Amino acid sequence: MAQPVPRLEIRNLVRRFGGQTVVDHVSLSVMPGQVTCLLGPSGCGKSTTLRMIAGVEMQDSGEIYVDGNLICDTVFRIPPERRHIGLMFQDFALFPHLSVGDNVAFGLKGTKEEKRARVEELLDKVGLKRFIDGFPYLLSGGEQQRVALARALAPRPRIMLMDEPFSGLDNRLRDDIRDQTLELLKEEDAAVLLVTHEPEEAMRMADEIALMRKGKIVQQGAPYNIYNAPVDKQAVSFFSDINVIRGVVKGALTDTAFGQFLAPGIPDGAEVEIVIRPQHLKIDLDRAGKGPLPTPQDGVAARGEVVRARFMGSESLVEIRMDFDGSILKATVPNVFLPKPGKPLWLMFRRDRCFVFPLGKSVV
Ligand SMILES: Nc1ncnc2c1ncn2[C@@H]1O[C@H](COP(=O)(O)OP(=O)(O)OP(=O)(O)O)[C@@H](O)[C@H]1O
Repeated sequence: MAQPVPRLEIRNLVRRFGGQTVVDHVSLSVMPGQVTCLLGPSGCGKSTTLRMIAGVEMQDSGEIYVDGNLICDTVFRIPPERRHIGLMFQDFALFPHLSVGDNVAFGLKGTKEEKRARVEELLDKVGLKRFIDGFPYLLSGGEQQRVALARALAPRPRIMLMDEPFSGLDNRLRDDIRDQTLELLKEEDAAVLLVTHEPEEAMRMADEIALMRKGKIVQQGAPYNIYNAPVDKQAVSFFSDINVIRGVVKGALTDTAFGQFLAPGIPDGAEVEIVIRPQHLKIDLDRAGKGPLPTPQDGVAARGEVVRARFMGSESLVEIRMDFDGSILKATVPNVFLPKPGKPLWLMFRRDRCFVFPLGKSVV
Protein backbone atom coordinates (compact mmCIF):
# COMPACT_ATOMS: atom_id res chain seq x y z
CA MET A 1 0.00 0.00 0.00
CA ALA A 2 1.20 3.51 -0.79
CA GLN A 3 2.47 5.49 2.19
CA PRO A 4 0.14 8.36 3.14
CA VAL A 5 1.64 11.71 2.18
CA PRO A 6 2.03 14.23 5.00
CA ARG A 7 0.12 17.45 4.55
CA LEU A 8 3.14 19.35 5.87
CA GLU A 9 6.68 18.15 5.86
CA ILE A 10 9.84 20.05 6.72
CA ARG A 11 13.26 18.58 6.12
CA ASN A 12 16.46 19.75 7.75
CA LEU A 13 15.45 23.37 8.23
CA VAL A 14 18.32 25.56 9.38
CA ARG A 15 18.26 29.24 10.36
CA ARG A 16 21.21 31.22 11.68
CA PHE A 17 21.25 34.70 13.13
CA GLY A 18 24.65 36.40 13.52
CA GLY A 19 26.63 33.17 13.68
CA GLN A 20 24.20 31.47 16.05
CA THR A 21 22.19 28.51 14.75
CA VAL A 22 18.70 29.03 16.23
CA VAL A 23 17.00 26.32 14.15
CA ASP A 24 19.32 23.37 13.64
CA HIS A 25 18.29 20.72 11.09
CA VAL A 26 14.67 20.48 12.18
CA SER A 27 12.57 17.86 10.40
CA LEU A 28 8.98 16.90 11.06
CA SER A 29 5.77 16.04 9.31
CA VAL A 30 2.09 16.57 10.08
CA MET A 31 -0.79 14.55 8.58
CA PRO A 32 -4.21 16.08 7.76
CA GLY A 33 -6.40 16.27 10.85
CA GLN A 34 -3.38 15.89 13.10
CA VAL A 35 -2.15 18.34 15.73
CA THR A 36 1.59 18.41 16.32
CA CYS A 37 2.90 20.58 19.13
CA LEU A 38 6.33 22.10 18.92
CA LEU A 39 7.13 22.25 22.61
CA GLY A 40 10.17 23.82 24.21
CA PRO A 41 11.50 26.55 26.47
CA SER A 42 11.53 30.19 25.47
CA GLY A 43 14.12 31.01 22.83
CA CYS A 44 14.65 27.44 21.57
CA GLY A 45 13.64 28.35 17.99
CA LYS A 46 9.97 27.37 17.83
CA SER A 47 8.61 30.63 16.42
CA THR A 48 11.43 30.91 13.91
CA THR A 49 10.53 27.43 12.63
CA LEU A 50 6.90 28.46 12.30
CA ARG A 51 7.81 31.71 10.52
CA MET A 52 9.83 29.82 7.93
CA ILE A 53 6.88 27.52 7.21
CA ALA A 54 4.59 30.56 6.91
CA GLY A 55 7.10 32.05 4.47
CA VAL A 56 7.80 35.26 6.36
CA GLU A 57 11.31 34.13 7.25
CA MET A 58 13.76 32.43 4.85
CA GLN A 59 15.68 29.34 5.90
CA ASP A 60 19.44 29.11 5.32
CA SER A 61 18.95 25.52 4.20
CA GLY A 62 16.33 22.78 4.18
CA GLU A 63 13.02 22.21 2.40
CA ILE A 64 9.32 22.58 3.05
CA TYR A 65 6.72 20.37 1.34
CA VAL A 66 2.93 20.55 1.26
CA ASP A 67 1.12 17.37 0.15
CA GLY A 68 4.46 16.10 -1.13
CA ASN A 69 5.10 19.17 -3.31
CA LEU A 70 8.07 21.40 -2.66
CA ILE A 71 6.96 24.90 -1.68
CA CYS A 72 10.24 26.30 -0.49
CA ASP A 73 13.95 25.57 -0.51
CA THR A 74 16.86 27.95 -0.86
CA VAL A 75 16.24 28.45 -4.59
CA PHE A 76 12.52 28.02 -5.12
CA ARG A 77 9.96 29.84 -2.97
CA ILE A 78 6.18 30.12 -3.10
CA PRO A 79 5.23 33.45 -1.46
CA PRO A 80 3.34 33.39 1.88
CA GLU A 81 0.00 34.45 0.41
CA ARG A 82 -0.05 31.47 -1.97
CA ARG A 83 0.77 28.80 0.62
CA HIS A 84 -2.85 28.29 1.84
CA ILE A 85 -1.64 28.40 5.41
CA GLY A 86 -3.81 29.75 8.23
CA LEU A 87 -2.08 31.66 10.99
CA MET A 88 -3.09 32.28 14.55
CA PHE A 89 -0.90 34.08 17.02
CA GLN A 90 -1.27 35.36 20.55
CA ASP A 91 -1.86 38.92 19.27
CA PHE A 92 -4.64 37.88 16.98
CA ALA A 93 -6.01 41.48 16.61
CA LEU A 94 -9.40 41.51 14.93
CA PHE A 95 -10.16 44.50 12.71
CA PRO A 96 -12.00 46.89 15.08
CA HIS A 97 -13.86 48.74 12.31
CA LEU A 98 -15.29 45.56 10.76
CA SER A 99 -18.24 43.57 12.11
CA VAL A 100 -17.60 40.10 13.50
CA GLY A 101 -19.03 38.60 10.30
CA ASP A 102 -16.84 40.78 8.09
CA ASN A 103 -13.79 39.88 10.15
CA VAL A 104 -14.43 36.19 9.47
CA ALA A 105 -15.21 36.89 5.79
CA PHE A 106 -11.94 38.79 5.34
CA GLY A 107 -9.78 36.87 2.88
CA LEU A 108 -12.67 34.70 1.69
CA LYS A 109 -13.32 34.31 -2.02
CA GLY A 110 -16.62 33.54 -3.76
CA THR A 111 -20.06 35.11 -4.12
CA LYS A 112 -21.66 37.14 -1.35
CA GLU A 113 -23.98 34.23 -0.55
CA GLU A 114 -21.16 31.69 -0.45
CA LYS A 115 -19.15 33.90 1.86
CA ARG A 116 -22.13 34.52 4.13
CA ALA A 117 -22.83 30.77 4.34
CA ARG A 118 -19.23 29.98 5.32
CA VAL A 119 -19.14 32.79 7.89
CA GLU A 120 -22.42 31.60 9.43
CA GLU A 121 -21.21 28.01 9.49
CA LEU A 122 -18.02 28.89 11.34
CA LEU A 123 -19.58 31.38 13.75
CA ASP A 124 -22.16 28.73 14.53
CA LYS A 125 -19.42 26.21 15.25
CA VAL A 126 -17.69 28.58 17.67
CA GLY A 127 -21.04 29.46 19.26
CA LEU A 128 -21.02 33.14 18.26
CA LYS A 129 -23.46 33.36 15.37
CA ARG A 130 -25.62 35.81 17.30
CA PHE A 131 -22.75 38.36 17.20
CA ILE A 132 -22.39 38.23 13.40
CA ASP A 133 -23.39 41.86 12.92
CA GLY A 134 -21.83 43.14 16.17
CA PHE A 135 -18.39 44.65 16.56
CA PRO A 136 -15.34 43.02 18.18
CA TYR A 137 -15.28 45.42 21.15
CA LEU A 138 -18.57 43.86 22.33
CA LEU A 139 -16.85 40.51 22.83
CA SER A 140 -14.80 39.12 25.73
CA GLY A 141 -11.18 38.05 25.19
CA GLY A 142 -12.20 34.42 24.82
CA GLU A 143 -14.94 35.25 22.33
CA GLN A 144 -12.55 37.38 20.28
CA GLN A 145 -10.16 34.45 20.25
CA ARG A 146 -12.88 32.20 18.85
CA VAL A 147 -13.67 34.75 16.14
CA ALA A 148 -9.97 34.85 15.27
CA LEU A 149 -10.00 31.07 14.98
CA ALA A 150 -13.08 31.21 12.72
CA ARG A 151 -11.34 33.87 10.59
CA ALA A 152 -8.19 31.78 10.26
CA LEU A 153 -10.19 28.67 9.29
CA ALA A 154 -12.66 30.38 6.94
CA PRO A 155 -10.61 30.00 3.73
CA ARG A 156 -10.18 26.26 4.52
CA PRO A 157 -6.40 26.40 5.03
CA ARG A 158 -4.65 23.12 4.40
CA ILE A 159 -2.30 23.91 7.27
CA MET A 160 -2.82 25.92 10.47
CA LEU A 161 0.15 27.40 12.27
CA MET A 162 -0.58 28.51 15.81
CA ASP A 163 1.94 30.35 17.99
CA GLU A 164 0.99 30.38 21.69
CA PRO A 165 -2.59 31.21 20.66
CA PHE A 166 -4.06 30.78 24.14
CA SER A 167 -1.50 32.55 26.29
CA GLY A 168 -3.45 35.80 26.53
CA LEU A 169 -6.45 34.07 28.13
CA ASP A 170 -7.09 33.44 31.80
CA ASN A 171 -6.70 29.89 33.05
CA ARG A 172 -10.30 28.79 33.41
CA LEU A 173 -11.28 30.16 30.02
CA ARG A 174 -8.25 28.64 28.40
CA ASP A 175 -9.16 24.99 28.95
CA ASP A 176 -12.60 25.42 27.40
CA ILE A 177 -11.24 27.32 24.41
CA ARG A 178 -8.48 24.77 23.88
CA ASP A 179 -11.04 21.96 23.76
CA GLN A 180 -13.38 23.83 21.43
CA THR A 181 -10.49 24.81 19.19
CA LEU A 182 -9.29 21.24 18.98
CA GLU A 183 -12.74 20.00 18.05
CA LEU A 184 -13.07 22.56 15.28
CA LEU A 185 -9.58 21.95 13.91
CA LYS A 186 -10.33 18.22 13.68
CA GLU A 187 -13.62 18.89 11.89
CA GLU A 188 -11.87 21.10 9.36
CA ASP A 189 -9.19 18.43 8.77
CA ALA A 190 -6.31 20.90 8.68
CA ALA A 191 -2.78 19.82 9.60
CA VAL A 192 -1.96 21.85 12.68
CA LEU A 193 1.43 22.85 14.02
CA LEU A 194 1.05 24.53 17.38
CA VAL A 195 3.91 26.21 19.21
CA THR A 196 3.84 26.26 22.98
CA HIS A 197 6.21 26.37 25.94
CA GLU A 198 3.58 24.82 28.24
CA PRO A 199 3.76 21.03 28.65
CA GLU A 200 0.13 20.83 29.85
CA GLU A 201 -1.05 22.59 26.70
CA ALA A 202 0.92 20.20 24.50
CA MET A 203 -0.41 17.17 26.39
CA ARG A 204 -3.97 18.44 26.07
CA MET A 205 -3.84 19.39 22.40
CA ALA A 206 -1.31 17.20 20.64
CA ASP A 207 -1.56 13.97 18.73
CA GLU A 208 2.19 14.24 18.53
CA ILE A 209 4.73 16.31 20.45
CA ALA A 210 8.05 17.46 19.03
CA LEU A 211 10.22 18.41 21.98
CA MET A 212 12.63 21.17 21.00
CA ARG A 213 15.77 22.39 22.78
CA LYS A 214 18.56 24.71 21.59
CA GLY A 215 17.27 24.69 18.02
CA LYS A 216 16.98 20.91 17.74
CA ILE A 217 14.15 18.43 18.05
CA VAL A 218 15.32 16.09 20.81
CA GLN A 219 12.34 13.75 20.83
CA GLN A 220 9.17 13.29 18.84
CA GLY A 221 6.18 11.06 19.50
CA ALA A 222 2.75 10.64 21.06
CA PRO A 223 2.32 12.53 24.36
CA TYR A 224 2.17 9.21 26.22
CA ASN A 225 5.55 8.15 24.86
CA ILE A 226 7.22 11.50 25.43
CA TYR A 227 6.05 11.44 29.05
CA ASN A 228 6.76 7.78 29.77
CA ALA A 229 9.89 7.16 27.70
CA PRO A 230 11.82 10.44 27.94
CA VAL A 231 15.19 10.65 26.19
CA ASP A 232 17.09 12.36 29.01
CA LYS A 233 16.77 13.92 32.46
CA GLN A 234 15.86 17.33 31.03
CA ALA A 235 13.00 15.76 29.08
CA VAL A 236 11.62 14.34 32.34
CA SER A 237 12.00 17.60 34.25
CA PHE A 238 10.36 19.64 31.48
CA PHE A 239 7.05 17.97 32.37
CA SER A 240 7.26 17.74 36.15
CA ASP A 241 9.31 17.99 39.31
CA ILE A 242 11.83 15.18 39.65
CA ASN A 243 13.76 13.23 42.30
CA VAL A 244 17.26 12.07 41.45
CA ILE A 245 19.57 9.57 43.12
CA ARG A 246 22.95 8.45 41.85
CA GLY A 247 24.67 5.12 41.44
CA VAL A 248 27.65 3.46 39.74
CA VAL A 249 27.18 0.76 37.11
CA LYS A 250 28.55 -2.76 37.56
CA GLY A 251 27.49 -5.51 35.18
CA ALA A 252 24.64 -3.46 33.67
CA LEU A 253 23.19 -2.93 37.17
CA THR A 254 23.49 -0.16 39.70
CA ASP A 255 23.17 -0.59 43.45
CA THR A 256 21.44 2.08 45.52
CA ALA A 257 19.75 2.50 48.89
CA PHE A 258 16.54 1.64 47.02
CA GLY A 259 17.92 -1.62 45.66
CA GLN A 260 19.29 -2.50 42.24
CA PHE A 261 18.30 -0.88 38.94
CA LEU A 262 18.97 -2.02 35.42
CA ALA A 263 21.43 0.12 33.47
CA PRO A 264 21.53 -1.61 30.09
CA GLY A 265 24.21 -0.51 27.67
CA ILE A 266 26.01 1.67 30.21
CA PRO A 267 29.64 0.64 30.82
CA ASP A 268 31.00 -0.56 34.16
CA GLY A 269 32.22 2.25 36.40
CA ALA A 270 30.00 4.90 34.78
CA GLU A 271 27.93 7.06 37.10
CA VAL A 272 24.19 7.13 36.48
CA GLU A 273 21.24 9.15 37.65
CA ILE A 274 18.01 7.40 38.54
CA VAL A 275 15.13 9.78 38.04
CA ILE A 276 11.57 9.47 39.33
CA ARG A 277 8.61 11.83 39.46
CA PRO A 278 7.18 12.73 42.91
CA GLN A 279 3.87 11.00 42.14
CA HIS A 280 5.69 7.71 41.55
CA LEU A 281 7.77 7.74 44.71
CA LYS A 282 5.90 5.25 46.84
CA ILE A 283 5.39 5.82 50.55
CA ASP A 284 4.79 2.58 52.41
CA LEU A 285 1.85 3.47 54.59
CA ASP A 286 0.82 -0.01 55.69
CA ARG A 287 3.99 -1.05 57.41
CA ALA A 288 5.45 2.37 58.25
CA GLY A 289 8.46 2.10 60.52
CA LYS A 290 8.79 -1.66 60.19
CA GLY A 291 10.95 -1.77 57.09
CA PRO A 292 8.90 -3.51 54.37
CA LEU A 293 10.33 -6.41 52.45
CA PRO A 294 11.66 -5.72 48.96
CA THR A 295 9.42 -6.66 46.03
CA PRO A 296 10.41 -7.06 42.37
CA GLN A 297 8.47 -3.94 41.42
CA ASP A 298 9.13 -1.67 44.37
CA GLY A 299 12.66 -2.74 45.25
CA VAL A 300 14.13 -2.01 48.65
CA ALA A 301 12.52 0.58 50.94
CA ALA A 302 14.71 3.31 52.38
CA ARG A 303 13.98 5.22 55.57
CA GLY A 304 13.66 8.95 55.95
CA GLU A 305 11.98 11.55 58.11
CA VAL A 306 9.36 14.08 57.11
CA VAL A 307 10.70 17.63 56.77
CA ARG A 308 7.48 19.27 55.68
CA ALA A 309 4.08 18.37 54.24
CA ARG A 310 1.77 20.73 52.38
CA PHE A 311 -1.74 20.40 51.06
CA MET A 312 -1.85 21.44 47.38
CA GLY A 313 -5.55 21.02 46.57
CA SER A 314 -5.97 17.69 44.81
CA GLU A 315 -2.82 16.23 46.38
CA SER A 316 -0.36 16.64 49.23
CA LEU A 317 3.35 17.27 48.77
CA VAL A 318 5.59 15.60 51.33
CA GLU A 319 9.31 16.32 51.60
CA ILE A 320 11.40 13.63 53.27
CA ARG A 321 15.05 13.77 54.39
CA MET A 322 16.63 10.40 53.64
CA ASP A 323 18.73 8.63 56.28
CA PHE A 324 21.20 7.21 53.75
CA ASP A 325 22.60 10.53 52.49
CA GLY A 326 20.61 13.41 54.03
CA SER A 327 19.12 14.38 50.65
CA ILE A 328 15.52 15.55 50.46
CA LEU A 329 13.08 13.68 48.20
CA LYS A 330 9.59 14.83 47.24
CA ALA A 331 6.53 12.62 47.11
CA THR A 332 3.02 13.60 46.10
CA VAL A 333 0.10 11.72 47.54
CA PRO A 334 -3.53 12.05 46.40
CA ASN A 335 -5.90 13.97 48.70
CA VAL A 336 -4.86 14.88 52.23
CA PHE A 337 -1.75 13.31 53.72
CA LEU A 338 -0.02 15.63 56.15
CA PRO A 339 2.39 13.74 58.41
CA LYS A 340 4.12 15.82 61.10
CA PRO A 341 7.78 16.87 60.65
CA GLY A 342 10.09 14.25 62.11
CA LYS A 343 7.76 11.31 61.41
CA PRO A 344 9.69 8.33 60.01
CA LEU A 345 8.55 7.03 56.61
CA TRP A 346 9.72 4.27 54.27
CA LEU A 347 10.02 5.17 50.62
CA MET A 348 10.32 3.06 47.48
CA PHE A 349 11.43 3.94 43.96
CA ARG A 350 8.96 2.14 41.72
CA ARG A 351 11.19 0.40 39.19
CA ASP A 352 8.65 0.56 36.38
CA ARG A 353 8.50 4.35 36.79
CA CYS A 354 12.21 5.11 37.05
CA PHE A 355 14.47 6.36 34.30
CA VAL A 356 18.18 5.60 34.37
CA PHE A 357 20.47 8.00 32.48
CA PRO A 358 24.26 8.33 32.30
CA LEU A 359 25.30 11.21 34.56
CA GLY A 360 25.60 14.59 32.84
CA LYS A 361 24.56 13.30 29.39
CA SER A 362 21.76 14.99 27.49
CA VAL A 363 20.67 14.73 23.88
CA VAL A 364 21.87 18.32 23.18
N1 LIG B 1 15.26 38.27 13.41
C1 LIG B 1 16.09 37.83 14.36
N2 LIG B 1 17.32 38.33 14.50
C2 LIG B 1 18.19 37.87 15.43
N3 LIG B 1 17.88 36.90 16.32
C3 LIG B 1 16.66 36.37 16.24
C4 LIG B 1 15.69 36.80 15.26
N4 LIG B 1 14.55 36.08 15.43
C5 LIG B 1 14.81 35.23 16.47
N5 LIG B 1 16.06 35.42 16.96
C6 LIG B 1 16.68 34.67 18.06
O1 LIG B 1 16.53 33.30 17.79
C7 LIG B 1 16.31 32.56 18.97
C8 LIG B 1 15.04 31.74 18.83
O2 LIG B 1 13.91 32.61 18.80
P1 LIG B 1 12.41 32.09 18.65
O3 LIG B 1 11.51 33.28 18.73
O4 LIG B 1 12.32 31.24 17.44
O5 LIG B 1 12.27 31.19 19.93
P2 LIG B 1 10.97 30.59 20.62
O6 LIG B 1 11.34 29.21 21.02
O7 LIG B 1 9.79 30.79 19.76
O8 LIG B 1 10.86 31.49 21.92
P3 LIG B 1 9.59 32.23 22.54
O9 LIG B 1 8.71 31.14 23.10
O10 LIG B 1 10.19 33.07 23.63
O11 LIG B 1 8.98 33.02 21.44
C9 LIG B 1 16.24 33.58 20.10
O12 LIG B 1 17.51 33.62 20.74
C10 LIG B 1 15.97 34.88 19.38
O13 LIG B 1 16.51 35.97 20.09
